[in-house]
Parts: sequence; structure tokens; C-alpha cells
Amino acid sequence: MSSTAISIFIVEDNAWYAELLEYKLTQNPDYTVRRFATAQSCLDNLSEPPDIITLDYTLPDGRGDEVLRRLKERLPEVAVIVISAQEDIRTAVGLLQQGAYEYLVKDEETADRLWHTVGNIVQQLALRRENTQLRKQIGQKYDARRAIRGKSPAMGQLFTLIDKAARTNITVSIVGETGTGKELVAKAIHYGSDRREAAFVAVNVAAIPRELLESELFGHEKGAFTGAVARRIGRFEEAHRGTLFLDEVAELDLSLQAKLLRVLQEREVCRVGGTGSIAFDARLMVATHRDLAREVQEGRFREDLYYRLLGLPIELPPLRDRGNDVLLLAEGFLHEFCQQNSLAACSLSEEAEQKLLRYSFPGNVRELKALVELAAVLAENGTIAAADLPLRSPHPVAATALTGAPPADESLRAQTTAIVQHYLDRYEGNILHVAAKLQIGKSTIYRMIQHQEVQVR
Ligand SMILES: Nc1ncnc2c1ncn2[C@@H]1O[C@H](COP(=O)(O)OP(=O)(O)OP(=O)(O)O)[C@@H](O)[C@H]1O
Repeated sequence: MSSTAISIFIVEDNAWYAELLEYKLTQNPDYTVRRFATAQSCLDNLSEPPDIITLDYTLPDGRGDEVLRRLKERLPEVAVIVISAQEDIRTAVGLLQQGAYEYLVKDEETADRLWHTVGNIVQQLALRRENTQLRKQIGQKYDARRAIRGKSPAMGQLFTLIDKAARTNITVSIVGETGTGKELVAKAIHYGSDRREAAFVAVNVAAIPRELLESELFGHEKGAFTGAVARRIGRFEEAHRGTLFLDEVAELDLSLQAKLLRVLQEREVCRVGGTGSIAFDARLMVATHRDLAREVQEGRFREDLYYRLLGLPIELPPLRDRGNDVLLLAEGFLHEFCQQNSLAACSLSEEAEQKLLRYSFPGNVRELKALVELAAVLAENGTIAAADLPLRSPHPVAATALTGAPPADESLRAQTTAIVQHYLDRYEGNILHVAAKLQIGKSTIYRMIQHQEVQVR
């Protein structure tokens, strides 16, 4: 069956009326119609399930509500349009509550209304099919061994943990420096798990203003606060049956930590301004670049929440500890970039390889990717020379270049802060621009702003 083909069963004991409906529906060559004069003959032919069933309410071998119940038991997804000789509101409401898609009364316009209703269902089916197809493609994209490159022993252990995490619903806590691939790992686990058909919802806690975060996570009712003009469901509800990924979880303030703990214990959320609780079924994964145990010791993170979130801990090594994976990744990114941009294939010279292997990559894989993509643009004759790799990340050398010789007692952190502040001033607080310039994650900058280490002024 082609992706546009729609199969429709007409269940109608009046042969003339069934013919009329069939005639109307087959005006669309994509609709394949089969007719059944009894409920039983339709029920006996569900091995190749139709997309839509039109069901006469009064059949010789069963009443509409009973037949609908049996159909829905066998095919919960099928759209059933009940067609009845009488208009009876109570019956109609009952059927709709039972899961009927529509209730139509037999009159001279029924065939036209049926045509219209079927058209609506077909549009929804097309969206659903497209959605399934897209999810499948995304699933393939994030297949762990395809998406995550690395052959070092540390990466071997990582793949084993990803497989284990994907087989269960255990909470996963991922720790690693910025750009080490924490979100990529979370996606690989989600798309490798039974939850792959439902959504992967990522929330960067550091990127959302504190006062909006509660409503972002748990939703709000209309009028809950100024600006809440309509009800909005939160990310927990959005991730129902799927996965909720809380990035930079250590940045949650203590009052939200308490609320999150309660939500995880009860498995229910309460929308801001709402009275009732809503059960959710989302798997939780969290990530942070901080040492959460230390955050607990220093009183910034609740111990009880820490133990709730720890689950299966996965630690991502910094790129500088992954040996030759640097070259493997560089070659992969180069290949992809050249293909996507219709550039002739290019490769790394010996000196370029050595330069990459010696570099510390404070921005990790994200920085490497940006670096080799730029090099592919700068390279001549398909070979990347060492000079095509401008190492521009904030590190001691860059700090010296920016401010003159750094004071001997200035820490790397203080120098990093100075560089980020310098670029924020220079680019008038354009965070995306500064992140791109320095090849660091924008969440790193949001975090620094949140901790008042830098300012947008
Ligand atoms: N092992 C890997 N193989 C291929 N691509 C990778 C790998 N690790 C990371 N990447 C790529 O590097 C980039 C950064 O990864 P990601 O966003 O997952 O990092 P992160 O640790 O979540 O960063 P941040 O802490 O800034 O949120 C992405 O483009 C990702 O696809």
C-alpha cells in the first residue's frame, strides 16, 4: 500500500445505501473501499486493518455501541464513523465517549458530510504517518554506535553503559565538561529504549530565567500569573511516555529542587495556578558539568534529590583524555562537512594531526567540530595544514594575547571569565555570537551570567 493509500470499510446492511457511500468515497482514487453487510463479517476481516470504518448503528447482528466496543478492542487506533437513522444526542455523546470519531445522521447530505469527515481523518493520518517516519529517521540518526564516534577504552565503556541504560527505565545522570556529548548520549539512550516512539524533551535549566522555570517544567493554568493568557502544559507532561532531559541540573535553585523532589516522589505534577495533580510517565535523565556530590557537600544541592537523580551515573571523559579519538572525530566531522557543503574531500596533514593531538580542547568535541569545519573552508588543495587550525578557545595562551601577560596569581577560571566578559562587551551582549566566537556552549555563558561571574551591560 502506498503512503497515501487509505483503506475504508463500510459496514451497512442496506445494499443501496452502502453503494451510495462507496460511490462517493471512491471518487478519491487513493481510497480503497470494502463493504460488509453484517458486523460479524467485518470483525472476521480485520487481519488487514482498515484506517477508517463507517458503521451503521442498527445492524441485523448487533447494535452500534456493542460493535464499536468490539472494534475498538481489536483496533484501538481505527477511526470509526457511526451512521445512524435517528438523531439522538444521548446516543451520539455515548458513542463519542466510547471512542467513535464522528456520529452522522442519515439524510440526503450524509454522503457529503462523510466525504468531509474522511478528508479530515486522512489529513490527521498523514500527519501521524509523517511523525512516525520522522521519529524513525531521528532514531536512526541517534543510534549510539552510528552517532557517537570513539574507539578509546573510555568510549567502549560508555557504549556498554548506554546499552544497559537503554534496556531499563532507570534515571541516568550524565557528568562531563561542556561539549563532551552529554545531550548526544541522552538521545542515544532514549532512541535505543522502548520509549523511542514518544518525545525526547530537553530543557536547559541554566538557559531559562529562574522565575519562568517552574511553569516551563510543570505548566500553568490560564491566569496563573501576569502573562499566562492560556493554559500551557509543562515539559513533564510533554515528555509523557518519553524522556525528559534536564541539562545543567545543578543550576536549579533550592526552592525548585524541593518541588522537583516532590514531583519525582509522587510521580505527579501540579501546574502553576492549578489545583489538581496530573500523573506523568516520563523517564528522567539529567546532566551537569559540576561535581554534584560536591554541590551537596557545599549546601547548594539537596542530598535527597541527589540520591533520587543519581540513578545510573555516566561520566563522559574530556576529549583530551580520549587519545586518537580526536583524529577519528576530526576525520568524521570533515567528511560530513565536505559532503554537506559539496566541497571536495579533504584530509589532515601530519602536522595538523600533531597539532590536534597536542591541544587541550577546553570546548571538547563541540570545539573540535567547529575547528575542523573552519579548517575545511580555509584549506588549499584538499589538505589541511597546521596553520588552517586556529586554536582560539579561552585558555592561558588566548588570555595572554587578549590582556597582555596574565598576572601570575590569576587562576584559569578568572582568565576565562575575563575573556567571556571582554567578548560580551565587544558584541553588545549577543550571547549566541560570543558562544560561536569562543566555540563554547551558550549554556556556559548563561551559567556565568546566572552566577554573576559576567554581565551583559
Ligand atoms: N563522540 C561524539 N561523536 C560525534 N559527535 C559528538 C560526539 N560527542 C559530541 N559530539 C557532537 O559535539 C557537539 C556537542 O555535543 P553535546 O551538545 O551533546 O554536548 P554537551 O556535553 O551536552 O554540551 P553542553 O555541556 O554545552 O550542553 C554536538 O554537535 C554533538 O553532536
